[in-house]
Amino acid sequence: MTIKAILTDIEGTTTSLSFVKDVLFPYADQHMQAFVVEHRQDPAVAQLVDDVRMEVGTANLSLADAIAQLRQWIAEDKKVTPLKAIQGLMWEEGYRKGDFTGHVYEDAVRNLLHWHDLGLKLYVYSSGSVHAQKLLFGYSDAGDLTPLFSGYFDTQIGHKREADAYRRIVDVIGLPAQEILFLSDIREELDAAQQAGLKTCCLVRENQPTDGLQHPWINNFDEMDVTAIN
Ligand SMILES: CSCCC(=O)C(=O)COP(=O)(O)O
Ligand SMILES: [Mg+2]
Repeated sequence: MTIKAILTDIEGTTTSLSFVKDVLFPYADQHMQAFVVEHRQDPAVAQLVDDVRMEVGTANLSLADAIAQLRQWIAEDKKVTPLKAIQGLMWEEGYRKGDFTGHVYEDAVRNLLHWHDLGLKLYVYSSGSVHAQKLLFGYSDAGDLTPLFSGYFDTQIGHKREADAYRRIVDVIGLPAQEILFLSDIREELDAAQQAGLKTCCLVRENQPTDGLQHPWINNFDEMDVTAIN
């Protein structure tokens, strides 16, 4: 078997678009104002608000304007690192209170378990923060899936549409790039991973439109035979 590790995207790959867009993002939007105001003195939150100021290039941006900017980024689905970090902190409360559980497709759960049993190393790469990734899999519909994963990557290592991000991930994983399979629903991410030398496979979930079909593609994880990839 050539493939020794699988690196997976979350939204649109292990997890439905709808869970992210209709559950997680609205939760963050509704709670943003109260959360940032309540936690503005916490060093982590204060730093993230400063990161928002840096991102927009306005050092004296008021707290109210920073909150408005964060909510605007949610509306535009911007993958901005300080937004993703704050969302992770906010979702923790939602998961802990049982307001929602992390959606993971049944075929994804089944095959992640199978691949782990085969001895493959499993990694996650999402625009959602590492904290948010661990929460989603830790509080998943199928229980705690975090023991399956050997590592997590977010935009701190680079953006998902840039080949250099995958080169850095390959260095961290410590395997040759061609022994790592990247799964995603987004063509630009697959193209970037391919440029870095990884094997790629496009997920076409629930007939969502994609232009990633120039990569090998599947509708769900049951259709993947990792032992046949060379
Ligand atoms: C990690 S849970 C929330 C997912 C998220 O915030 C997001 O932006 C999804 O991005 P992905 O890279 O997983 O498509
Ligand atoms: Mg995705």
